[in-house]
Amino acid sequence: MYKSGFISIIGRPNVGKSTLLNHILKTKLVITSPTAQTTRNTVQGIYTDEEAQMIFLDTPGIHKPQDGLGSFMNATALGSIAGTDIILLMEAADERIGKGDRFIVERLKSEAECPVYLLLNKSDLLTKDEMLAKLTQWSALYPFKEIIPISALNGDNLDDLMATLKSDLPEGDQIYPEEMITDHPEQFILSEFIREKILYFTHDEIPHDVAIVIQQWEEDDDHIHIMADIVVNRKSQKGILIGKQGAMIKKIKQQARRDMRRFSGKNVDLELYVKVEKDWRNKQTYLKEFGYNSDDYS
Ligand SMILES: Nc1nc2c(ncn2[C@@H]2O[C@H](COP(=O)(O)OP(=O)(O)OP(=O)(O)O)[C@@H](O)[C@H]2O)c(=O)[nH]1
Repeated sequence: MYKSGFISIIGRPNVGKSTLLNHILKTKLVITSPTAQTTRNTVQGIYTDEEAQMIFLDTPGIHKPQDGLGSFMNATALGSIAGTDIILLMEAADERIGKGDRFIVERLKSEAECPVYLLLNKSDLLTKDEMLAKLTQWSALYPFKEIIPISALNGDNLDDLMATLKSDLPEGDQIYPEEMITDHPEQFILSEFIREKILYFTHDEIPHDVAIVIQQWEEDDDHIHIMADIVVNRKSQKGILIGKQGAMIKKIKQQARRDMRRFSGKNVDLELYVKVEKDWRNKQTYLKEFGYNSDDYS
């Protein structure tokens, strides 16, 4: 039976979250409908094999704090674990248990509605006895489903971790089929800036699932040239998008470019073309046709 579900990793900066994810994930990004923007923002990466799909979620506010402990204790941060199937609290085993840890544990006690695992990372820095002592300390703090010592750096025990997660995930189909996952997150994010400006400036007169298709992408150290099609259903929508004497498309382009420049740190040349394609949404193969297949990105 196939397993699938959402896994939240929480932990202070520097405990090794990115190292772990880099180890187990091929970094991929989900293409979601923009009406589900929040999903896009929180999906950190997806692991898919023939038995399971694990969707790892980012926990903003904990993951990238501005000021260490303060943000670690950010009251909103734990909100993002609601609705996940498994929580991984990640700690660096070589650090002592501090105030922030106790705080997070208290919040987990009152808020976690799913199994919580403790990953004691950096096991390579501890002797067996030191690790045992840590395990004892931590197990007194919270009824973790399991405490798993790992070394994200060396890959120690990660197979065990994956097997444990797999066994604990609910049964279910792939939540994100392969064609909804892209290997080119930067291209996707930049094209989302275009969509965002379209929705903003047209006051939602253009449907949320307007397709943005990157037709050409050339990039060097300080410059990106992007040619993209905006695909709409109806001629009238094309009219709205272009605007009086091209005023609307110009505004969309300028603002999208600005955001793209900020995001990428590069100069961006943006060419936008509006195309009308009736019923593209109903076409079975639309994902592929409109560049949503990762193979189509270059
Ligand atoms: N010795 C050792 N070092 C590790 C291990 N995992 C991560 N590190 C190191 O710890 C440091 C922080 O790792 P990151 O993966 O960047 O930590 P993070 O939790 O993603 O940090 P933020 O992005 O700030 O939230 C890096 O220097 C890693 O090389 C491990 O298992 N053993």
